[in-house]
Amino acid sequence: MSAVIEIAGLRKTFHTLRQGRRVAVDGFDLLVESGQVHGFLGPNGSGKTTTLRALLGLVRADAGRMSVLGADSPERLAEVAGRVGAIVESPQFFGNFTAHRTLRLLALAGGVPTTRVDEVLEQVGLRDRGDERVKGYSLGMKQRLAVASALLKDPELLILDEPANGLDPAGIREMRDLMRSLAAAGVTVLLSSHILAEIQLICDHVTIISRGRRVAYGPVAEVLAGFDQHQWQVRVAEPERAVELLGRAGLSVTAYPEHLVVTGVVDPELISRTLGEQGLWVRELVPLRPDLESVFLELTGDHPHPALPRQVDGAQPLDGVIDLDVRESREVDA
Ligand SMILES: Nc1ncnc2c1ncn2[C@@H]1O[C@H](COP(=O)(O)OP(=O)(O)OP(=O)(O)O)[C@@H](O)[C@H]1O
Repeated sequence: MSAVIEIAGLRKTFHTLRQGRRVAVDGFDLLVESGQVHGFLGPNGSGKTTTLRALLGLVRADAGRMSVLGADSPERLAEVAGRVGAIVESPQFFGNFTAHRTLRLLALAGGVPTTRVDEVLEQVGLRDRGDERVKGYSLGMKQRLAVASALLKDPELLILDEPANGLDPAGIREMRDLMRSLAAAGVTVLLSSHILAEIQLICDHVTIISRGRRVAYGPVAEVLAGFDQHQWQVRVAEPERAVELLGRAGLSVTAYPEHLVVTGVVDPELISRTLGEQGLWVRELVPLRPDLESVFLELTGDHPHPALPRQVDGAQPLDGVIDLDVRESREVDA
């Protein structure tokens, strides 16, 4: 596999009058290889957007080396810009234009054949709705239109900042299916998110950033396996006796009101045998696998309120579109 994005030792400090010096990215490394759907995960303010902006030449880095499709960034970014689609800030569409017209204008502005418009509408599942005005679109449809605009030039690499932000579960599923179909078509995808479940659903690889530094990376399954404590949830009729028996057998047990948790056991037979030999029959024996949320919390020290959805912190408003050669413009709802 070849490297599609390489970042080594990226640093960026902002200086503002009100807040003084703020280190946004602090020696960050990232490697995205061809064919990956790579999640870039971190809490709000951890440096994701700054990293992507630096990579795309939208903000100047203080230090570090970066390359995109083998070209040093930002110096030689222009050479590969035609092969990269990126969505980094708010989508800016004319509400009164249809999706079809919007994409046609973007295609003409970018020197892309307008025959691509129907193809990308098809790719993002908007073919049947392409003649409707954008202002009537749902958030998920607007997100997909944004992705469609980044796909116009048939990129090899797609960079998306929080593409599923604010979407409902159905919207997230649609986004996941879209990412998977893009990956199957050979597009490498880097997408940032602060929503753990989203990354776990959509991505095959992940890099976790906390306070501007990489704290974990690799295939999602491997990152999770690295945190597997081999825990088992056990239910029995006499939990107190079970705690005693398991403890006597040298196992580490924690009692909860509804169940026990045994830690550090690779083969669950040990648990059922230890209890069964003393006439205590196991009613339930379930592996407790780590999910990205627990790994993430351990690595970043962020603790969401238990009543809140499975994300690190509150969702932000919709992020939007900057294509490498689509300039920033204001949304006009004429
Ligand atoms: N233009 C700027 N001027 C001053 N500080 C900035 C600027 N851009 C980002 N920062 C600061 O840098 C840090 C990293 O911000 P960044 O937007 O990169 O984080 P993020 O991980 O993308 O967060 P989010 O998930 O909220 O988008 C934050 O403390 C932020 O306040």
